[in-house]
Amino acid sequence: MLRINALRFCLIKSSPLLNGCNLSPQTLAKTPLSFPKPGTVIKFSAHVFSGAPKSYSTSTTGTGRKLLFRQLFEKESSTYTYLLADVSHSQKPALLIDPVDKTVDRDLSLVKELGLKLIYALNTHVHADHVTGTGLLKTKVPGVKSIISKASNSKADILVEAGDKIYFGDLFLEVRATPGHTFGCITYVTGDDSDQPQPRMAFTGDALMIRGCGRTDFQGGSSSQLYDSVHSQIFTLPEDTLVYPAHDYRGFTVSTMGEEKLYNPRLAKDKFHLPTTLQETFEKIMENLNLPYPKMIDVALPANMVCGLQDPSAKPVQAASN
Ligand SMILES: N[C@@H](CCC(=O)N[C@@H](CSS)C(=O)NCC(=O)O)C(=O)O
Repeated sequence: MLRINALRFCLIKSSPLLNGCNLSPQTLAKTPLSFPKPGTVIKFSAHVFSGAPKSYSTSTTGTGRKLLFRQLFEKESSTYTYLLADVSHSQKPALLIDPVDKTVDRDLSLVKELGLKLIYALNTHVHADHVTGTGLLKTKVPGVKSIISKASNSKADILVEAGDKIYFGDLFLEVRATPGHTFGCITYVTGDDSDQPQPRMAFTGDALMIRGCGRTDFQGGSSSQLYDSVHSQIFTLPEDTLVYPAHDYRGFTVSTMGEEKLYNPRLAKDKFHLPTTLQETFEKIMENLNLPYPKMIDVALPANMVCGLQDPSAKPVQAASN
């Protein structure tokens, strides 16, 4: 099993902590304490959340390490890109999860403005609806390494498998295999060690969406496999784990594991006591979604097999229906 620990960024202890996010007691009093939305600063020890601009967030670990977190949106494909950085580390090493080619320049401006050093560009899977920005990022930022799952059969600098850890500074993401939407889907989860940010964050790609899940009708999709992936690899995370999907089509930004286990209409507990098992019900739902194929599928699939940079010699991949 590939150990990304080997690529671990050199650890130089320093403490350039983020500041400037303090709000008045009045604003704090109006801020709900129950749910850390994007746009909150999580002060680990005191459990106080303060309202910074939307999609801005840092999370402090028990040892004072700080995760900078941003949720970014690409509106044509309704895709979320996530920027994470260890801002307690002197070099502020950063990574982007599921960047989109069209918004690479926006993402890079942000990285630059925040003084971060982009080291990884990750995909949760081979996307069918948009072209990944990972290849483009590599051409614009020398040294950036692209990452995708080995199971995706795609090209990237680093091919990861379940159990691998991706370090950026002193923080890391753990890789979980969550096939079903595609055979190579993975979920990245922030570390479970006591020195990692709490609550944990799960970047579920298209395996688990907010009150939904990825379709299973092409790219090696399988509803029984997706059911198993979600229940064994995602729903087993702590209830307060924040769920960050690759897409949302209704304006949701974040959920929690506890919430999805209760209210996800496709995957949640059977509140209606149907005569079929939960898995059978799920499979029926998925069989009957009848969604049109993504508009960009014929362009996106072959491009995304090679980090979004279309190899001129590559043959077009047909979107095989299951
Ligand atoms: N209309 C969009 C594609 C919408 C779509 O099929 N989304 C996928 C994820 S991207 S392959 C999906 O799994 N949706 C699940 C759902 O329940 O909507 C386009 O043409 O690009």
